[in-house]
Amino acid sequence: MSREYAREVVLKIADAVSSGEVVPVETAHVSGVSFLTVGEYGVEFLEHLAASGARVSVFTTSNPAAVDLAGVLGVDEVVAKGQERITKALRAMGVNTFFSCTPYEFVITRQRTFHAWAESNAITYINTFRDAWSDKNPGPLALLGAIAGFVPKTPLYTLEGRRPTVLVEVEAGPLGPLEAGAVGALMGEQIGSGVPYVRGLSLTGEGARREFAAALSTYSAMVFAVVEGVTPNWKEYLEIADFREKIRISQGDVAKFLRNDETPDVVYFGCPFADVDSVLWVLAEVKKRGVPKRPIYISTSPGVYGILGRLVEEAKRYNVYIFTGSCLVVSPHTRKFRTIATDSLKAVYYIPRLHGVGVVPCRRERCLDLAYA
Ligand SMILES: C[C@@](O)(CCOP(=O)(O)O)CC(=O)O
Repeated sequence: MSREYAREVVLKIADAVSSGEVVPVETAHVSGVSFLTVGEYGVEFLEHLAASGARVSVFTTSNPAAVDLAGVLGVDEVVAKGQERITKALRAMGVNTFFSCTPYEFVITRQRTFHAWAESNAITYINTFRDAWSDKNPGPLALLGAIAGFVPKTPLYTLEGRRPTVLVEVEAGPLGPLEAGAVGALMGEQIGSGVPYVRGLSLTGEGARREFAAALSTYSAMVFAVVEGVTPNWKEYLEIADFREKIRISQGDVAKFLRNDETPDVVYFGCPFADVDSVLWVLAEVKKRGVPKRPIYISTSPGVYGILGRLVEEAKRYNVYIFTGSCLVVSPHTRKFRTIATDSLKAVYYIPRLHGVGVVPCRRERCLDLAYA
């Protein structure tokens, strides 16, 4: 019955957006599962679906929640209760409740397989760095798609829809996480829509890859870029490219995103969730420099959190709080701060909008300095 409901809704949407065509998916990733972003009506929607017997038919993961899995972030009773109801409804439907914005860490997403994902940074990551195919499905559609087993066949599920249309030449780099985010954001702002083909993009490592993907899709509707020499099948994409526009991004443009005008009361890394290397870098620095004056918060995936083991406890002694399952974008805990220094341009975009809290975008090293300032 409820599977039928999901199928009918997805088919109706497909009538409107893809001439009725749908595509079967291997996995799904649902966003909008934090009580902060969906509120009471969102909870009721999920509970209604779960109570009607709806169950996902493909492996489905969920985005960060309002509360972290070990209680590092404090939230009030209403949020805690609301989040509990969301978790219960998701579990009843068979959704994995790891609450991670980097499901690509443990879902392999092979080249040219189809996925119904809803979190833009993760979609951009798998499209760009794996050539696995997902469009940006709104949170409820990704869930209904997970239940139905298919989603509308929108352009990014076709080779034609992935044809590069804008040539981007990057004359800056190698780019660390903040600069990689700045290039992604500038591309997003300047192009708006279309498929970029990026030449000259040199990223320093995994943290930079994550920030590039996250910023591109936060500052635009784009969730795919072909990176020359990096994206699998990039040569094929170059062959079919139809460039109608060309833009250049220089070191000077990147500097636009750097500001040092305010002293933060906290430093935040991990939007998208930090990889092991990034966490180990922070821990090595604080061990060298001693306990920072201001706390450092790091959100990471349940997988990385588990791997860190006893380091999580040790970090607390250095005023470093590592947590998982939530982040400072979707947790109301963020409102306890006045100004947050971060190397994430996605956090820089959302934190003032969702929480009215100030942000200082800084390079990773500078953010750390600010913790001691
Ligand atoms: C806060 C949130 O809406 C951030 C925006 O996500 P996205 O970059 O539009 O996928 C995510 C969520 O609610 O799960």
